Amino acid sequence: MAIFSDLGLSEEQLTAIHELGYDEPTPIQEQAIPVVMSGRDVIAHAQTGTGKTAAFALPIIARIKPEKVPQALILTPTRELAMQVAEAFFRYGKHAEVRVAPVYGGQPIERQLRALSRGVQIIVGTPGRIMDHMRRGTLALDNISVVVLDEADEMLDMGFAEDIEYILQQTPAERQTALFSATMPSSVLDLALRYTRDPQRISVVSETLTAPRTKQVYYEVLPREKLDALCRVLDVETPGSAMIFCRTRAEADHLGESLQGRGYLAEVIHGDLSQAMRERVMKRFREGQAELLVATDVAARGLDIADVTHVINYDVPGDPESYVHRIGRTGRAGRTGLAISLITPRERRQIQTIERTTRSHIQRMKLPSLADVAARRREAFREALREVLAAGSLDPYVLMVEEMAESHEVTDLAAAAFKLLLNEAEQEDTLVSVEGDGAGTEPGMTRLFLDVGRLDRVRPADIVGAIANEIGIPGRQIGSIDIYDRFAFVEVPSEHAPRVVRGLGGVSLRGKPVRVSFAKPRG
Ligand SMILES: Nc1ncnc2c1ncn2[C@@H]1O[C@H](COP(=O)(O)OP(=O)(O)OP(=O)(O)O)[C@@H](O)[C@H]1O
Ligand SMILES: [Mg+2]
Repeated sequence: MAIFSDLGLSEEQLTAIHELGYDEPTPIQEQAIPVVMSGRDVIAHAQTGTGKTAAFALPIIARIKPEKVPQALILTPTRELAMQVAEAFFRYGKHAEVRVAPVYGGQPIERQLRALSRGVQIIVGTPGRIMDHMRRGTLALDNISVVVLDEADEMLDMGFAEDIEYILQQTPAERQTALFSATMPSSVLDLALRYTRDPQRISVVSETLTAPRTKQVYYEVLPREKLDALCRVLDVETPGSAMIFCRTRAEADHLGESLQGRGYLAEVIHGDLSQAMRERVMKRFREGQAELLVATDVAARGLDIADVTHVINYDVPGDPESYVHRIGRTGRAGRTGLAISLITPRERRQIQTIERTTRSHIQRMKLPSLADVAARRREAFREALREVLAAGSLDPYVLMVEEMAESHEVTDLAAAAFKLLLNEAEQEDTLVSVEGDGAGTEPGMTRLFLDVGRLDRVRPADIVGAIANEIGIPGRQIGSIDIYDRFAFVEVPSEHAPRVVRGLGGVSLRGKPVRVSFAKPRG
């Protein structure tokens, strides 16, 4: 087992590490710290959440010379990550007294100018703002001895490649270059080799590209059912802190509003927001004032937020790398996590591609029914009740109970109080999810699977009636109907199946509106 004191770090640094509660170096730290310390170029690759920041920050701090000139330059793809990495340098360099300045867009340039003019040794920033300062002559890179590209594959990809090239050209040719990421697709590796000299390749090999203690699941839903499906999953999972990723800024805004409208503590972050807003949102989420962070991929890379228990892909990411980084926001530093993807039936192929590339298994799950949601709420209610009982101070209420117990049974009283508090009225509507499985059906018929929720009162005749009268499929064309508990199987002519599926959303069963949760009719 490796220990930090074997890695050539200073006493001050070992103290800082100890204070942070790090017992031993992670594998990437063990391998990369000596190499970065030696001054050799590095291309390093290790899973999300395994401490890559310290793997480059500690040896860089150890090598900083006393002169107050920029000696190390760390480039990150987003402002939030620049801030976070700058803070990490502060923490790891706490007792070494190195001077670090974050330099990123959106922040008043004057503040950064003041920081730079006071003399800094380590600059952490986004390429755009770094270039601004270079052009203004407020940031000279001629004493830079090491450049780190955090999230290197992203930085060398289309969006940033030109800027990186420009910045690197302004640094001394004999500088050290270190590239770190959890992903390094071969297309980018070629480019990486162009910017490094005889680099040491470090790859902490593991079975999967994704964090090992993050369980991965997916639900198949229709696009228009996504919001309901998401809410149902959230209600069953009750995450304390979750990140929900969307493809576009507009989608993130829209979803954020919908979730807020339904009473969730949700915040939104994406690149269209003002910098002040971005910082406020991140602060609220980091401090736990917001439970859900709805985000675009701007928040997918590098962010280290303690206790994110769930990552939800509201849209399947375009490429496997993006998936790896998104779900890497949970299950960090040895913790467990759950990654949930909502996919439409046409996106099944994308899930398979992701599974193949990341060498991990993504398990298909059945969407929780309203009954599951209700059961979860009741469980949470019981827990809360036990806490109240344990906390005591119930005297005024005991008096109330005693008074009412003169005319009612105590059990009835408690039951009535539960009913009032659980307020389950809205849970009473019927959920119908539809799935054509085709198995065991007559030729030309599609079997639909309905989850009629808690409505054990529903009879075959109700279903025939609804389909015949409200959707207009003649009753005689409807095949067999079987009801088991809260599930029903209904056979309809395949040609009408899509219409029935669509139509079920508008019908009522026993006077209760039906909500269709997902549909997959065959044929
Ligand atoms: N040796 C260590 N022991 C315990 N915890 C550590 C150690 N090194 C780092 N950590 C913690 O692990 C967490 C993840 O670290 P970091 O953000 O550097 O991961 P990363 O590998 O850069 O992940 P990503 O690929 O997502 O950017 C941080 O909260 C950090 O404080
Ligand atoms: Mg990182």
